[in-house]
Amino acid sequence: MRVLGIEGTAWAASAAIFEADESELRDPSAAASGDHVFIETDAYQPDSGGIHPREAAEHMGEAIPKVVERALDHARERAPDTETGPPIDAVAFSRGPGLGPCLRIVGTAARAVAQRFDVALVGVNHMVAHLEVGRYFSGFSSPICLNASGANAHVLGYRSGRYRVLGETMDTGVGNAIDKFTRHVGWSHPGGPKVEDHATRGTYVDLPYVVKGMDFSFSGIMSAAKQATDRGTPVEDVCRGLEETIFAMLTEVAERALSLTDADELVLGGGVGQNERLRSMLAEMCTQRGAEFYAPEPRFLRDNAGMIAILGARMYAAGDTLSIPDSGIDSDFRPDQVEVTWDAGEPVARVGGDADEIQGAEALVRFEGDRVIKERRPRSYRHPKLDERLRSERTRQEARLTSEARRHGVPTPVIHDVDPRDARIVFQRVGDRELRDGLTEERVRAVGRQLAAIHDAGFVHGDPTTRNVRVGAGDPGVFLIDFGLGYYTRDTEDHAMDLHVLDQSLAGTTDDAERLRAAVADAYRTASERDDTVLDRLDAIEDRGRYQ
Ligand SMILES: C[C@@H](O)[C@H](NC(=O)OP(=O)(O)OC[C@H]1O[C@@H](n2cnc3c(N)ncnc32)[C@H](O)[C@@H]1O)C(=O)O
Ligand SMILES: Nc1ncnc2c1ncn2[C@@H]1O[C@H](COP(=O)(O)OP(=O)(O)OP(=O)(O)O)[C@@H](O)[C@H]1O
Ligand SMILES: [Fe+2]
Repeated sequence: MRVLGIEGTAWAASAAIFEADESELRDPSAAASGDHVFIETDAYQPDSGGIHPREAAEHMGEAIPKVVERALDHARERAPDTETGPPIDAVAFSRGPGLGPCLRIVGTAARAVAQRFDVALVGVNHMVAHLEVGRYFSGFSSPICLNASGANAHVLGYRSGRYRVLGETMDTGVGNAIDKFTRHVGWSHPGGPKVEDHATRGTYVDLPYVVKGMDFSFSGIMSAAKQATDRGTPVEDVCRGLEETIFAMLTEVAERALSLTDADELVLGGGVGQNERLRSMLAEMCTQRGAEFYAPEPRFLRDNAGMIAILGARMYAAGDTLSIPDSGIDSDFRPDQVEVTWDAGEPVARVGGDADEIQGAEALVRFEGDRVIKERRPRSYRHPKLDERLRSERTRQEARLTSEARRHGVPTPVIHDVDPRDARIVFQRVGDRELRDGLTEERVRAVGRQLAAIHDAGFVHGDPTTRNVRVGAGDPGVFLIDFGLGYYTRDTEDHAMDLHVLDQSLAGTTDDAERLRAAVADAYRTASERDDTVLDRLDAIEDRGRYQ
């Protein structure tokens, strides 16, 4: 089978030919290597500033027909002499997300080629293509996927028919954040490679580090970076601080997602994935926790039609094609809207119950009778200064808020001893399993009430996932643990984010998420002193299309 892929969501006017037989489609090791994917790309380079949608669309209009013809020439060369039919079996195109004017040109081109050869048309989600290309070449069965691209940043995991968003940026994509900073210092687009180059000569400087559960945001760190250069901090040092901070955040959320889902495979996708420092941090984190890591070669990381052709071929083989009237583009196409029709592996099966020792997202937890010793071990992927700061701050905060929550009637472990320097807490053992291994409606209702109680008391948990709730016998036998990411706030957005983190973790750990999410909201509404403002904000957060 030979499939033409067309990509053109923003800057890359790209066409590719992917050729594979049935066995190679399922098992890339049967294929020689990525060498058999032919990719032809014509990049749009803005004269000044960032990507202008109109200019980018003009570029697509000129470049797409040319790259498509070159790819078709390649397909004709590959066709055996005996072949008389069309040189391709299907046309796959990037349907979204991306810039509307660019996507429309890609869609029109794809429809025209499909009609010209009378072959099938396949609409591919660009973000899913970014992660599936890594999954394809790695041969991993159930990986966690980190997408680090220009307009996006998110961590995904597959569960019952869809990729679930376990965490994502609350403001801009990671590459766009970097590019905004480089525009501020007067560098041409794209800024990512320039930051990478300057960072190698810089000394680390501290910048704000923002992780909420598995979500994160870049706006604070970007303003701080701009201010630092305005004040005269050498730009090399700011670049180094930026890389160390932003990539540590992405690595941390990837590790949290591995921990929550018990997965032991990670794949990387997206243009920012070309950064060596990011790749080395992810590789080191995976080695440290005994997981496997795979990053595709750079030509499959940045926007390219190869990834569209590869996923398009697998969708085509599964019969997942579009009729021309149904083939409209979708500039806000989210990865969790895609119904996965091709083989996307199975979630990891878990055996519940406690072992003597548990490796959490970042701490090692040991049980000694009715006591628990929790140690935040150093993370060698992080810059030592950042590592020390995070471990001691979080240990202090965890001890403080765990006790404060108890004072407000929320069951939490009694603290016996705290040592922020060694990042160690000794506290009471509570429950006999994690909520993810004992999910019931009654228990998630209790969590909804407990979150309402701490919010009314003026703070958030910061990471209320199904791992950070312990359950056991008794009434209601539900305990909140792990307040390390908590902080004092009465801001509606912060309170709603707590509920959003819980929602995302339910979607990532159970097939019954919808019913349980409704139960949380209902219990929260009844218990909260506030009216519906927090729940309204939660709806707004979950509706936000974060493609800027
Ligand atoms: C929707 C689609 O159009 C968009 N595509 C996109 O953003 O292009 P992509 O090729 O995945 O990523 C480009 C980004 O990747 C950054 N980048 C490239 N090389 C880099 C490097 N060495 N270090 C850091 N960032 C890098 C660039 O600065 C730019 O922001 C997306 O996937 O979000
Ligand atoms: N007090 C406790 N009683 C019983 N089990 C606990 C207790 N504290 C932790 N655990 C168990 O250990 C697991 C990991 O602990 P925890 O979530 O605190 O670590 P972590 O995720 O690495 O934390 P952080 O990301 O804040 O460093 C929990 O999911 C829970 O099952
Ligand atoms: Fe992309």
